Amino acid sequence: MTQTSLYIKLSREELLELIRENLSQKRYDHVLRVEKIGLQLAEQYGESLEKTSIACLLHDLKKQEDDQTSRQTIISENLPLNLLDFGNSVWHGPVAAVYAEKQLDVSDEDILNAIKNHTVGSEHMSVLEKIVFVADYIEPARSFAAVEKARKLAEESLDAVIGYASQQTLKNLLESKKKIYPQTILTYNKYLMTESEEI
Ligand SMILES: Nc1ncnc2c1ncn2[C@@H]1O[C@H](COP(=O)(O)OP(=O)(O)O)[C@@H](O)[C@H]1O
Repeated sequence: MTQTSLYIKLSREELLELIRENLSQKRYDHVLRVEKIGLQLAEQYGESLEKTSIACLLHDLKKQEDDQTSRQTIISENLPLNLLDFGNSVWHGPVAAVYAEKQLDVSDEDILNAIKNHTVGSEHMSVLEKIVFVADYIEPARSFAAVEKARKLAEESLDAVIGYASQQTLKNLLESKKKIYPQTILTYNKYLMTESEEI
């Protein structure tokens, strides 16, 4: 990414500085790993490297914002009010997308949707949205039980990873008796594949 980017006015250094100011070192390192895997997926699946880089770098920008500030954004920007029934893990994507659009003048809808939907997916995901979702799920420091299968699936099909990841997320939320933000169910219904379809 250069200073003449079509998609964002910040140079890469300025963007990294912004992320560093907003996130802990641990979360910052996660973001860089997501970008690295995202770029590999973009090569593999024919997506713009520049758009992938920007979306991956911004995806978690609001992950450590205080809840009150995020709540105010949800209300003032007319985001779906059912987000308020959940917490930062569900709303940090939509809140970061608003920030990217309003404060960083990112106008590319694909980049904004990839940031917005990276946790819960959606029924109609673009290749870029799929890449950010999958890169976040399989980045190398992830160590949960399902990640190996997800990495294997990513070699063949982003859709298969999204179906599988949504299934795992729903299973985990049910088992831990947590509320489910309904968009994950829509994503699951859309991208669910049988075992034989997966590979
Ligand atoms: N539909 C949902 N409803 C409620 N919580 C969800 C939903 N989807 C994901 N989560 C929660 O969000 C978290 C994962 O969000 P993610 O953006 O991947 O964060 P991280 O990068 O920190 O893992 C998990 O704690 C998961 O349980």
